[in-house]
Amino acid sequence: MEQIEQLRQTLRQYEYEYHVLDNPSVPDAEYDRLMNELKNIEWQHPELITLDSPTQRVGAKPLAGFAQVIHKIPMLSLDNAFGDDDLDGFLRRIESYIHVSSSQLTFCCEPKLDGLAVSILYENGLLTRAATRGDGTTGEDITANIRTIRNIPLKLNTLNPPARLEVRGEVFMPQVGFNELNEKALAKGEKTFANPRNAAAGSLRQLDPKITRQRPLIFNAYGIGVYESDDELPNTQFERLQWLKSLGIPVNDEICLAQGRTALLAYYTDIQTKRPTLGYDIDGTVLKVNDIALQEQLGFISRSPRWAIAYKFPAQEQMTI
Ligand SMILES: NC(=O)n1nc(-c2ccco2)nc1N
Repeated sequence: MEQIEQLRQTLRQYEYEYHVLDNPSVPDAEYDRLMNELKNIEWQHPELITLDSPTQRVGAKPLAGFAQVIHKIPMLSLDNAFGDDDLDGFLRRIESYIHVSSSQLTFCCEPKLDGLAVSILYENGLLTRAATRGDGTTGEDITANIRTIRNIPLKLNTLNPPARLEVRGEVFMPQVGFNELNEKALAKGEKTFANPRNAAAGSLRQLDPKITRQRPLIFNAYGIGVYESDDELPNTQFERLQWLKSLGIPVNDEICLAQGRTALLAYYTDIQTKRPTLGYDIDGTVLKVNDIALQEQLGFISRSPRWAIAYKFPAQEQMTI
């Protein structure tokens, strides 16, 4: 591999260790030194610049507006449960639809991240397009802004990437970063955001990627949309998320499997207990039938999947800032 690609690969590894594993193997100064070395080489040889080079995270100039993106597979919203009886209704509907006792059903349980749902498309392993959920069918092209989010890889960490992989997940802003952003805005007499979700949405809808780049945004994947490859995807939600992780895509650490009603309720309670210590906003849990074949059998009710429910926490009394 020629020197410049070696340099890029090293920088990608360092970015992954720092922003995805939160466990850098070299000091920041070493990362900065190599990044400047790469910038110098590309400055002298612009013809060598590639879309996936670590130097290409920040778009050149502000956009005039956002192009539209049509989601080939709709990004649907989830049906909500607000109490155990809603959960029981969800479980009974599944049982009657596929004639399986819920005590035998395994669910992939995930925290419900309170940010903005996005779709990120990788073609032959390179990040080529990203979009907001929008109304589920039509979203806004926010590729330039998504590329600035440090824990999103510009290139998948695999030697034989799928021809097409659409990763779906949530972009959110941690509470510490949110508070710092608002303090800075106050000090500059600029508008502040009401909550981290609005701050994340506002940061992604910036026309200037240089502004988005300065915002403390994090991405966590929770699903797959379009997929084109000679290889099959894993057969369960949980294994698909592990596979995404193996490609260098960040997945939330609180995701686990639970079988039957009691284990689901235990997960819900466990996450509710952990909630104040997570460092980012969640508004409940998302409980998904783990087996993909069963998901496909269950399908969707108009706009929401029959195979998943968002079990929300009671609305928190508004925090007085
Ligand atoms: N917001 C959030 O964390 N979500 N949202 C889903 C989802 C939405 C539709 C299918 O799955 N899953 C998770 N973890």
